Amino acid sequence: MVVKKKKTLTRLTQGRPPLATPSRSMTRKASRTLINKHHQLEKTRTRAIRIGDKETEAKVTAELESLGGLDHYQKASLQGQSIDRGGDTSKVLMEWLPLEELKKQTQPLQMLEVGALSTRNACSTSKIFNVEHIDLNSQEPGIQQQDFMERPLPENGKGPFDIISLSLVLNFVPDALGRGAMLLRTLSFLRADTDTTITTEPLFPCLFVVLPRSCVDNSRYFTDDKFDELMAALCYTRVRSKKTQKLAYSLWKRVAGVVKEDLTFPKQEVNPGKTRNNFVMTLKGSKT
Ligand SMILES: C[S@@+](CC[C@H](N)C(=O)[O-])C[C@H]1O[C@@H](n2cnc3c(N)ncnc32)[C@H](O)[C@@H]1O
Repeated sequence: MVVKKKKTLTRLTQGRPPLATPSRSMTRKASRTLINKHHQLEKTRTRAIRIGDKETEAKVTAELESLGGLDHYQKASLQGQSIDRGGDTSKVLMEWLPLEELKKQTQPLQMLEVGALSTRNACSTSKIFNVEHIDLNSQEPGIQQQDFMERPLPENGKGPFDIISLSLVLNFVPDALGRGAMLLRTLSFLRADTDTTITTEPLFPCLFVVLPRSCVDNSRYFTDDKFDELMAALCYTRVRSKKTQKLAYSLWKRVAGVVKEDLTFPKQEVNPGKTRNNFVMTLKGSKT
């Protein structure tokens, strides 16, 4: 019998068990392609459901499943968020807030993060906020699996939150009315007192929104002005804004006022052009 000579290990990593080897992450291009494909299929499925086209609905549902469903989509989104790709959008919110003032608060501010993929982003680890994380499909024990649109409304109409985060969530919602309804629904969960003196500059209660920049800069139906108009109708005013190459960040303070019951915000072409997209958010009545 030939006895094999034992190889001398020259590097520390050679002696580590297989689990210590980092798994290859999805490339930037692969994760972007998967995210775009997922959005496109969700839109087709929503349209099929609306018109009662069962055949297309079943076909698209099967295709979404073959892509790995929501879970795989979230893993691709997490790749985009990873620190080495500079993707934690909550860092921008932290830059905007008067942190020194907020640190002096005796109680942490209450935050609801809708569409949370991780409990370790900049806001969650800042100790300034007490964050409740929710998502349609929880990726961690600290994230409650919940559809924001089904979340029970607070009793006596008083929301507990100082701030709600909708980072890259509205563009995930496949139809325009659904996006508008989501924005409208945030009002029910924010604190109703609009004149809080938490910070010298009144910022709370507020809503943090992140959208792909193309939603406001390259849509036939939606622009920053349209966004301001829609939010004003919902008693929100823009207090911060920032754009990067890919993303549009905004912070909206809830202001005093009553949202009209018959409020509508229709789809209107404002930027015709063949190369533009169809992103829009609309409203039809103000019942949540
Ligand atoms: C593109 S990921 C964004 C994740 C993260 N917020 C970020 O900024 O990278 C969108 C997430 O929103 C979640 N989502 C969409 N609609 C939702 C709803 N109605 N309720 C809760 N989560 C929702 C999806 O499940 C998905 O995980």
